[in-house]
Amino acid sequence: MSNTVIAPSILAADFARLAESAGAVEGSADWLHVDVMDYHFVPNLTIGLPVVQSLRKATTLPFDCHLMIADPARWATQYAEAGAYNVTFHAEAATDPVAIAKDLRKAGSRAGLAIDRDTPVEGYLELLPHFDLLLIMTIKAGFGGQAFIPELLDKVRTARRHVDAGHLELRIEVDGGVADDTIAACAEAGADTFVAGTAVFGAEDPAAAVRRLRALANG
Ligand SMILES: O=C(CO)[C@@H](O)[C@H](O)COP(=O)(O)O
Ligand SMILES: [Fe+2]
Repeated sequence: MSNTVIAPSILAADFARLAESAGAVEGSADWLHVDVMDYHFVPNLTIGLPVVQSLRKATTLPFDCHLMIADPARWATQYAEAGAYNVTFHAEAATDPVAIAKDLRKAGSRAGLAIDRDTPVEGYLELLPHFDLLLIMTIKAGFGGQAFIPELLDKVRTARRHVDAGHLELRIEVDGGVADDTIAACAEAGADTFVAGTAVFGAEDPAAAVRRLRALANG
């Protein structure tokens, strides 16, 4: 059975119809990726805890919450308590990432560490045993619809080598510009988890787009 996870990002959905958009990919997607932005860590504002709490009641899809917020130590566990399956926060915003990971697991979610475009992965490899997921941005965090940056796949290759050598149980997720023409390269580099916003919710048939992405990732 394939290990591939496809996580459509509702950042590219119609914010007045979030429940409908989630429903459109139930049955085809594995997780729903929820981008939380706070106008501080990134120059954009999206959705926060109340929307996550309401949406949690509207879909059966597990939530993959990607916190692009300045103070994850303060807020991250609340997303776990709201029922998120994964809560991923940015390494650049955390003074003690391992402490936050422990709090998240205690609060009932899985813990994810994200690294933005300009952050090298090497400094975080030793922390990975404390995490369930490593999110490697393939754009600069902040906005959907940006062009994929292929050079960033070197970080995926480095992380994959480390994870395999250490037999770590960790998903490697790519986020940003993942689409029909880029997903195979992400999979070849070693990603097993794929966020796609525009490629799914910008498509006429989001469920078909998810199925196509999965087939391309699986080669
Ligand atoms: O975290 C982010 C943006 O910062 C992403 O999750 C975007 O939502 C990806 O959108 P596309 O690049 O797939 O349109
Ligand atoms: Fe994201």
